[in-house]
Amino acid sequence: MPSTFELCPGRMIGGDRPCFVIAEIGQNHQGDIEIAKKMIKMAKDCGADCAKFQKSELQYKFNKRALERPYKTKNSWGETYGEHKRHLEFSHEQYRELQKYAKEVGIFLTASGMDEMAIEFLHEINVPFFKVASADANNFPYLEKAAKKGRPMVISSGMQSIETMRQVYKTVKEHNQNFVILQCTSTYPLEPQDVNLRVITEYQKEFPDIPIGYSGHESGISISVAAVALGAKVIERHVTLDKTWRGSDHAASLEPAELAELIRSIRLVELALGCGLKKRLPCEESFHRKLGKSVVAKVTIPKGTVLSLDMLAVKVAEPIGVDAEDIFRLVGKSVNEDVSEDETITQQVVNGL
Ligand SMILES: CC(=O)N[C@H](C=O)[C@@H](O)[C@H](O)[C@H](O)COP(=O)(O)O
Ligand SMILES: C=C(OP(=O)(O)O)C(=O)O
Repeated sequence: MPSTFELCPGRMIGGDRPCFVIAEIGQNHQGDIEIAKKMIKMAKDCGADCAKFQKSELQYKFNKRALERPYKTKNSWGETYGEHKRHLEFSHEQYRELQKYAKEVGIFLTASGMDEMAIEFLHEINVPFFKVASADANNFPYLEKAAKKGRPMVISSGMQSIETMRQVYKTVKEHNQNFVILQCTSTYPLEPQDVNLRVITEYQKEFPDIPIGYSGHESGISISVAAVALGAKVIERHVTLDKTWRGSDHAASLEPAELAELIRSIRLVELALGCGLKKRLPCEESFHRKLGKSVVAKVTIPKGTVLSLDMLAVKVAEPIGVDAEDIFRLVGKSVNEDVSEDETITQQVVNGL
């Protein structure tokens, strides 16, 4: 049985609990803490469960040459990748401020620890759970270290193979029972043919005792809603205040109206998924009375006749009589009064029904 567990204080996930929606602010705050706060508030107003950032300790995430790499693109905030990333990185103090703000607003806040030192910091500030970005899913020393901290984990799986993900499951499970694996394809924007939602079903079979989710980088909301229909218990989507802003992730992010619509749609689909037990529901009764079919006499049937199938027809009838599905049970039974052609066969006129 897939487990349910408390991902954030008071918020269970998995099983039939509502899908947990992570609004991934990432680095779409442009390096500006006031924009970051607006985005936290926006995530809350749209109904998201959690606002998420990306925390790096840059000298631990990148080697020197990666930081010195020239980064001259339309999305760049500096001459080198290091300058660009430094512009987008909030300090420890700023994280504490954002955390305080999220608490005031009433939304959970966490971040992906993009390296082992970032995990240390996030642990120190007591985030509710660790998000593991796809790029760290195959970083086993990191995974072990994070898993041993004892916080729930949400682990993304972009760029990885099923063999790697089996190893991820084994490694984390050894130290930590409370984790989720997300199907993810790491490209921006993600084209539908590369989404591979069926991996969700594969993960459910491979890892039946943990909740499975989806981290999407596609445009629009339909695919993420479909992921929920397939059983995703956590959905993560990038969010932005403006898709046209400078930055690699804005174009594939959801603006506020889309995020709100995504969450509305998820809640609708969850309601519509129901419990799977097939039976006639109270809401169908009046339609069944109007449109449901009964058994009627195909010919005039005199009292005492033993019924055979060729005497019977199925119609929408007034009054309602024997249910269409019971027609075969009538065969071989006799009627205790005359029934005219086209009249309903009611239970009362059939002996021994
Ligand atoms: C794989 C991964 O980490 N992806 C992240 C999460 O989805 C992204 O937000 C990247 O941080 C972002 O696209 C990087 O953009 P740039 O390189 O312009 O800073
Ligand atoms: C890159 C991240 O996530 P994902 O791999 O799910 O896109 C992240 O959480 O920072």
